[in-house]
Amino acid sequence: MIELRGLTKRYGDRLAVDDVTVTVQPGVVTGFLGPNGAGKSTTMRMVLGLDRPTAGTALVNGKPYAEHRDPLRQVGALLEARALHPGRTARAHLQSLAATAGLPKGRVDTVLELSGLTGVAGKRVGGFSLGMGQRLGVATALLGDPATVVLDEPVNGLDPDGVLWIRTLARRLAAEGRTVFFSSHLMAEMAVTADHLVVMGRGRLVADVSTAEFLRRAGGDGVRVRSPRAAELAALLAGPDITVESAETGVLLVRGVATEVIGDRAAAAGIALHELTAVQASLEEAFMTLTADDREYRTEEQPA
Ligand SMILES: Nc1ncnc2c1ncn2[C@@H]1O[C@H](COP(=O)(O)OP(=O)(O)OP(=O)(O)O)[C@@H](O)[C@H]1O
Repeated sequence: MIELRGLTKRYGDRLAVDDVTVTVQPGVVTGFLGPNGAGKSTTMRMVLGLDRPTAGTALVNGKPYAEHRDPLRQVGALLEARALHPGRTARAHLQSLAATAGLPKGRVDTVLELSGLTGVAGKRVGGFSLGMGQRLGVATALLGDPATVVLDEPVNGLDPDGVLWIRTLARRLAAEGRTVFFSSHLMAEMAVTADHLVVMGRGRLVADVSTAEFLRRAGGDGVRVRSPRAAELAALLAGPDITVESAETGVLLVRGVATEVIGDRAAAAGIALHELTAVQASLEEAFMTLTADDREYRTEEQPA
């Protein structure tokens, strides 16, 4: 579990992280989302004890990172900038880390297998592609069999195969009861991988919700209706908490009424429907809607 309480980081007059309080739960995949400069990397660095908070605390599995005696067994991390010894093979790199941290030797083969690197374990990492480097970074993160896994932009540089691999792995780690916290700027990827989302904008917490709730709050869910008598149908459907928009003639986007209800009401009024489709906002749209408030500093509309 990761617990951030009033976490704040100031660089000069710049508030990189501004009073963030959030708990990242075990057993689910939590996506960490935010535009460039939102403060995601700074937050992750504080969680990993690489940066000192200006105020507040960041606890991992109940303690600050630095207070853990066996940090690699507690938290595995993939950060964006990694320095690897280019002349070493992937296996040698992992073996030396395992030896230094007193981890069982068998873990090396296990994590090579988990990250799909068994076939290239004997190759020097200097010749690795960005994607292979990412896989090795993930293998390194998992070496200590950690209860909490923090991955900063793990999808970067991965080919479609690699993206599918990281998605499956993240879900599997969560299903094993671990805390999985990963950042990405690829919102479509988040929509399919993350169960829960923590969203930051300009250093502040913008949302801490399930992915489904995030999409719903952004008002994206709706029903697209096409009918030769669209205007009549719009009048029929009007009511409190119901919005009907029409961007093109004969087509309505209705929010606040279920697909079935629209179909039944249209049928009862003898109005023909040529299309009745439930639509979901993309995560990208939802994200833009929610962070728009933040960009304008209209905090009163922030979701809890
Ligand atoms: N060491 C530092 N010194 C000064 N300012 C910093 C430092 N590290 C980060 N910042 C600033 O803090 C803010 C948050 O940066 P951070 O890297 O945490 O954002 P991010 O959400 O991870 O963005 P990105 O996706 O671009 O990495 C930015 O304005 C950045 O310029």
